Amino acid sequence: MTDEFFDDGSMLVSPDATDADLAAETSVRPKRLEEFIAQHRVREQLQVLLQGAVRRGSPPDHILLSGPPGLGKTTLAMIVAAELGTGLRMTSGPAIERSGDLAAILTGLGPGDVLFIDEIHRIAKPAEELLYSAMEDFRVDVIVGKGPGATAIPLDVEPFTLVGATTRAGLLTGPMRDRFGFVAHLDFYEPDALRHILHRSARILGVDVSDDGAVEIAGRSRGTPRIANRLLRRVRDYAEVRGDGRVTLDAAQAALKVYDVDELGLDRLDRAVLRALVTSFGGGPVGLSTLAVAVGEQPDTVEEVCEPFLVRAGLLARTPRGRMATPAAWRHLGLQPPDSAFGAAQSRIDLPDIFGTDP
Ligand SMILES: Nc1ncnc2c1ncn2[C@@H]1O[C@H](COP(=O)(O)OP(=O)(O)OP(=O)(O)O)[C@@H](O)[C@H]1O
Repeated sequence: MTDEFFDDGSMLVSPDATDADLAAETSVRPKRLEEFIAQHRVREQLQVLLQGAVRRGSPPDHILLSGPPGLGKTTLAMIVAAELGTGLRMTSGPAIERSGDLAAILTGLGPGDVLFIDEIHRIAKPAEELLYSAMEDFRVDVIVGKGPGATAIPLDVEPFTLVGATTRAGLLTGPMRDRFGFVAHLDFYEPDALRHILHRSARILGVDVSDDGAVEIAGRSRGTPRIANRLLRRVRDYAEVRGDGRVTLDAAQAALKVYDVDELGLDRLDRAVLRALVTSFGGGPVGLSTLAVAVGEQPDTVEEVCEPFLVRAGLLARTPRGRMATPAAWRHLGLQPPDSAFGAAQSRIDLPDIFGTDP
């Protein structure tokens, strides 16, 4: 691993939560719907759903939240329980290995409780089937014994609301998806929404942040609140050690230079991938494993850590013939894209498959 990785293997601009994030996020996590910034459509729909349920005095439909990591799915699950005034039980798909694990959780729920299952697409098949009857009929059949002597003991479950979160909605089975009455997708945040989130977090953390400082950090946060809050903590450290403690434009720029996060939010590995594509392979197309060798990384790291953002930022294209740098990538590295590079290669490929194939 290259040195932009921290000790725990995470990266400064990775959307995945580190232990440090989880500890720091507790204080800045919005507690109620009105504190949840942006995502207006989802917020309004949830408000109607939850107010209707409170008025009727019965749990709302089950809720599925999809979207990339760090955009607020866990936060929204906590908010749902807070708005309903109910208990919250949290678990995750990979933690539920046997259906018995899930049966124990379900039968332990209080009336109206919210059960949050993160990464619900990773739940084991037998547990998933148990979940169907719990979601639909508030009942589970627990199998006791093995073989011909096995018997199913039906157990009642208190009416509850399942909030499922997934980063891969496409991996959910049809029967599972159909059992959610409310499905919402969280989108990446605009820089201005991140600016608001940064001001709010700074207020809670007691950090003095100027508006241009917040704008600068927001622009480098890859549309992700978790990254914005993490960069704020790093810039605050820098400002306290090297400056007067204020998070200003200058402090943000100087700190993020030290941490190697550029104006678009790319870190050193992202730029290494683009530079290898452009300088060693003339802009591509080049296969993933060749590209990974060129930057001294594992193909998985390049594919899962760097590429999602590079593709979204319009800097890299995944084509059936390999990875390609877009003209914007050349320009981001301060280079002039050759006239023919991207257009010519693109005209030779099947455009509808451009993001779908992984040669
Ligand atoms: N709309 C928002 N307004 C304010 N802060 C937000 C918002 N969305 C997310 N955050 C902040 O970002 C952090 C990360 O959000 P959260 O843990 O809910 O993401 P997630 O989508 O559940 O991620 P993962 O999929 O990795 O579990 C939260 O602690 C919270 O402080």
